[in-house]
Amino acid sequence: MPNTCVNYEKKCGGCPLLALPYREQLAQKQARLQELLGGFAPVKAVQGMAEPLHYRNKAIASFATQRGKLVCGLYAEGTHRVLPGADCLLQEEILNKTLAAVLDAARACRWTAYDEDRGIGLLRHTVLRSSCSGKVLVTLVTPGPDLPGSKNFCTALRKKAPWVVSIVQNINPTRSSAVLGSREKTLYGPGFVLDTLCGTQFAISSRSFYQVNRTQTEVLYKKALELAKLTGRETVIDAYCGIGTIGLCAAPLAKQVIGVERNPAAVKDAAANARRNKIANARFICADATEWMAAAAGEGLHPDVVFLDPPRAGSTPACIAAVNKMKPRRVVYVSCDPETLARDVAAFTRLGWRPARFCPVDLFPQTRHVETVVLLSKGEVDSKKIRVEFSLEDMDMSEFQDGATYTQIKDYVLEHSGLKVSNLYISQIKRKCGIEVGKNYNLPKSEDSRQPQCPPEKEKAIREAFKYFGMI
Ligand SMILES: C[S@@+](CC[C@H](N)C(=O)[O-])C[C@H]1O[C@@H](n2cnc3c(N)ncnc32)[C@H](O)[C@@H]1O
Repeated sequence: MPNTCVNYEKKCGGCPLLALPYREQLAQKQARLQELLGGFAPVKAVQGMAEPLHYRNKAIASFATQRGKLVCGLYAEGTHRVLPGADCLLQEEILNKTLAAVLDAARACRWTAYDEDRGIGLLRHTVLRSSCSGKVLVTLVTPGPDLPGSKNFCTALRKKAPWVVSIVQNINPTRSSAVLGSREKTLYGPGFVLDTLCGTQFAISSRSFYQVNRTQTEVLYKKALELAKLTGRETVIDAYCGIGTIGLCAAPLAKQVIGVERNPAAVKDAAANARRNKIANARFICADATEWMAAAAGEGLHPDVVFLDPPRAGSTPACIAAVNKMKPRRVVYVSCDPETLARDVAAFTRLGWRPARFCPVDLFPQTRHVETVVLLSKGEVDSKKIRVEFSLEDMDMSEFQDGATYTQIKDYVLEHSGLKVSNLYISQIKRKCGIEVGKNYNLPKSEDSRQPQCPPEKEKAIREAFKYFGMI
């Protein structure tokens, strides 16, 4: 099917690859990923979409007056010139229909477009978000709080588009190119739309980050969760968590989840989403990810898994250093920019982390963007490169079974009781509990040599750690 789009011909700039067959788009993305990331680890084939059009669940359109009439549409690339129309090939059809209905209802109210140069007029932009069940949230952006006739607008819009479940007025008086301001008034409905991802329900409000391609986001999150290998015992950090999507999908598989996000509206949504899904083991913190991670690492927090899903600019060296200090078993990095991913993976490798294969998912067909998820861990070395001679009798093989490593047990004991325990004490208590330990591991080398014995308070703390890790 040939891709035709008025906005494409008039150059809105939103779909620069539209003229290229989808197969070639994927090949182009693959080659770029290979070039940027292939030096670190293998890059899997980009997972594409079966139907790579009309996938966007978010639309942003701007208002203008052209030939004396109110119009609405996308900006021509790099300009503030509105291309009137509601037939974008990337947006879901329901959003295109809703845009046409918003324009009709606004015209019926005799509303005018805001004129940036003269600072007069009512409407700046409209932002639409759709859910998997075809419901839509409409946000009208105005320069000031006045919106005379807003009730009539809601009635007219709902009549033309009954799938609109909420209408919000966002007030943006600034002269910046940011679409949304910080103040909002709900004109109709709850002020959000409900969507479902990986079986978890999310309320999406106008200002929260939410992935624009639902189908592929599920593919991406399933991969991220698979790489995290959660067993129900882990403490998980979801850094740059948005409205908590990754963390809340992970929560049923983990002991506890801590989400960190700097957008207060998103944090509020994340907490509400946890309540909505009856998830009690997740909490969300409004903070800069780097600052919070550095402080938490300084306080001795040792999560088992860290999800990092930063914006395009990637993470920061200080955040990566904090993750390293936290010593998680796994870091699952989700990236929407291969260049900053390559930079951050290089920073991780300098600290001794190794990426497993990169798994790209095409969340943005018809554009040059691509999402990638990668697992980073320490100590998993290529077995072909090292030859080691050892006796199994001198090793504690339970390290390789389900349970926890000596380091994890030590960290747990220190965090929960403030006591420092040695490998020797841990192995002594393991033996007492009947947990298999290498036959000679940490035993005295001769019969008359004396070994210190684990004191009772340390034994108690170690036993608690065993319980926590499900070893007894
Ligand atoms: C790519 S989004 C990921 C959101 C979420 N994980 C998801 O999949 O929907 C990046 C998020 O990081 C947030 N963010 C950007 N810079 C941040 C910072 N310095 N500290 C904390 N959060 C930040 C943004 O507000 C946004 O919600």
